[in-house]
Amino acid sequence: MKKALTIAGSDSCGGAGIQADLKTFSALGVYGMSVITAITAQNTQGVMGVEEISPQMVGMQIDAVFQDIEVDAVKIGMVSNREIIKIIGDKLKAYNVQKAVVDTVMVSKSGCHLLRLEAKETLIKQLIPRAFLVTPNLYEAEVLTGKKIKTIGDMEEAARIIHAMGPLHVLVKGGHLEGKATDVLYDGKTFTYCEEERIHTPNTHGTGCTFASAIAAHLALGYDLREAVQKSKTYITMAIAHALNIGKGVGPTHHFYQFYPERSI
Ligand SMILES: Nc1ncnc2c1ncn2[C@@H]1O[C@H](COP(=O)(O)OP(=O)(O)OP(=O)(O)O)[C@@H](O)[C@H]1O
Ligand SMILES: Cc1ncc(CO)c(N)n1
Repeated sequence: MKKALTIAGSDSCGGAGIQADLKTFSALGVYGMSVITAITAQNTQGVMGVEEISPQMVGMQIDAVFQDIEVDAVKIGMVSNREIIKIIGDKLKAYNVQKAVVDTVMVSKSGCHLLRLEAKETLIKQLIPRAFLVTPNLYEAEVLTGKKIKTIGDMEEAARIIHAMGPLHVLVKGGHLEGKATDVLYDGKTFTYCEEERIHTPNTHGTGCTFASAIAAHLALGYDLREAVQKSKTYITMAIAHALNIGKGVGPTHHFYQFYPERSI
């Protein structure tokens, strides 16, 4: 069985973070492992508290996994602060991780900062250059590039600037743009566009985490990046279409593995 590791924050309501990642891995038939960077007290209405794990403990969790088990792909989500980013960057190098999907989580849908403001530069210098793929949403791409994004052309420009920071590939997600849900993938030469109809639902908690971990799962299964992104786009679109009306706020994506045709057991 293929094995994927998520390095991310815990979401107590189960819609985003570590919990969304592990559900996605399972739904796609990949064995999931986790390194927790921070614990959030969170529900569909907001984030009530954040407690960061010490960088030493983050490093120990990563060592515990890599020194025992082969890891086919890694997904990185909430990284919270400079010291945690630094240790993750060092470990990716030490274990020569080739397939790392870095989701540049910054702010929750409810507006809570999941990355300290002063950590942006460390993210750019220590983590983004080690990524196989970086998956910023529109807001994150704006913060990383310092440019406003309003059109597909702006997304392409942002992808170029982020690619120059050193990752192998960049996927700028258009979930927050008007019209169709179009994401722009860039490999340094060519742009590929992933487009699906926008689903009109208030329940989009965990969309970014679900998408990035689906890509990591497909990479673990051996798909090349373009196939992994296309298949994950189908997965996230169905997960949003079937999103659950749970809680009083923004409900979570649904991991409907029973409908996924290629699930390997
Ligand atoms: N309403 C929607 N209908 C269809 N697809 C959507 C919708 N919202 C987001 N997507 C798609 O979901 C994927 C995740 O993108 P999104 O921009 O929502 O990530 P995100 O903002 O990082 O999520 P999060 O807030 O969980 O961090 C992308 O492929 C995007 O195009
Ligand atoms: C722990 C966690 N990671 C990522 C997100 C996505 O915004 C969230 N809401 N919570």
